[in-house]
Amino acid sequence: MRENPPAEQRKGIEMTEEKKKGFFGKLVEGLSKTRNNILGGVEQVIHNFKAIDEDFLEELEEALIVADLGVGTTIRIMEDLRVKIKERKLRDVQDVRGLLQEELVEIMRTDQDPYIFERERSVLLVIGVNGVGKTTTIGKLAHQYKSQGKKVVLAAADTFRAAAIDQLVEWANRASVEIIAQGENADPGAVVYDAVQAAKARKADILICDTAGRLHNKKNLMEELRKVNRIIEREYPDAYKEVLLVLDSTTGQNALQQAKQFKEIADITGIVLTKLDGTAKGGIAIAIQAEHEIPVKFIGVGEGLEDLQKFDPVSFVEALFEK
Ligand SMILES: Nc1nc2c(ncn2[C@@H]2O[C@H](COP(=O)(O)OP(=O)(O)OP(=O)(O)O)[C@@H](O)[C@H]2O)c(=O)[nH]1
Repeated sequence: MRENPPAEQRKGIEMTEEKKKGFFGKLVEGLSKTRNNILGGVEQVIHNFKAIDEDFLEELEEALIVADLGVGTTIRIMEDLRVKIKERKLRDVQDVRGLLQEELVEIMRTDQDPYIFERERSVLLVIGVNGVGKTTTIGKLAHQYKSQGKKVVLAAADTFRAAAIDQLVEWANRASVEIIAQGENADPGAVVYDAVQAAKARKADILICDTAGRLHNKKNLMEELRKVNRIIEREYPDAYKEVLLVLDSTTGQNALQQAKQFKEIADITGIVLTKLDGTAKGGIAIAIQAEHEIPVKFIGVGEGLEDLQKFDPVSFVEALFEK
C-alpha cells in the first residue's frame, strides 16, 4: 500500500508543480539555452574534479568566460569565490555550486527598490538601437500596466521611421491605451510635449515614450534626449523619471558595449534585456549588472504580450541552476 507523503513533502511537490507551470516555469523554459551554456560548463568542471585546487579554479574560470559572463565579471566572481572558499575552508567541489549561486545573486543585487516608478505618477523614457525589441517592450509594458488598472499613455517620439510609429500605434491598439503620435520626422520634443499635456489632462499613471536610438549619430542623439528631458522637467516636474535602456541579449558582448555607449549620453536607471528565450547568451544579464552597475529591471522571454517579466536575481539564478 502506498502511503500519502507527509504534509510538508506534499506542499513541496505542489509548489514545484505550481512553479513549473507559472512565472518561474516560463523563466526556466526561456533560459534553457543559457542554462545549458552556464550550468553545463560548470557541471562539467565539477564532474572532472574531486577536490578544490588551483586547476579546478582555473577550469571553472574558463567555463564562466565561455558562458558569456565576460572576462571582467568572471575575474570578480573568481576573486570572491577564492576568498569564500578559504574562509569557509571548503575542499569538496560539490560545495562550489551553491557558492557560485550565492555569488551570482550577490553581484546582481541592488539596494534600491527598482520599481518605485510603478507607485508614482511617472514618465518612462525608453531608449535602444533599432531591432533590439524596443517597440515590443513598450507594447508589453503598456499591456501589463493597463491590465493592472493603470491609466497608460504612449508617446511615439522615435520619429525617424514611419514604420516605427505605425508599429507603436498597433501595439497601443492591442493594449487599448492612448497614443500620441505625429508624422515621420516630426520633432520628438513636440511629440513628448503633446504627450505630457495628454498625460496630465487624463491623469495618467504612466507615460511611456519611445525615443530614438541612433547610436551612430551620438551627438544628435544626445541633443535629442537632452531636449526631451528638458521638456519633461519643465512641463511635468512632479513626474517620477525612469530611463530604460533596451538591449538584445542575443547580441552578447555587443549589448554590453551598447550599454557602455548609452551610459555616456543618458542617465540610464534600468535595463530591459530582451530575447532571453532562445539565446545561450543570457549570462550577459549578470555581466551587465556587474560591469555597469545598472539594474536589469525587466526581461523579455518571448514575443507575446505577457512575455515580459520583472527581473529578480534570486529567481534568475535559481532558474539557471534548476535541473
Ligand atoms: N523571442 C523574442 N523575440 C522578441 C522579444 N522582444 C522582441 N522580440 C522580437 O524582436 C523583433 C524586433 O522587435 P521590435 O520591437 O520591432 O524592435 P525595435 O527595437 O522596436 O526595432 P525597430 O522597430 O526596428 O526600431 C520582433 O520580431 C519582436 O517580436 C523577446 O523577448 N523574445
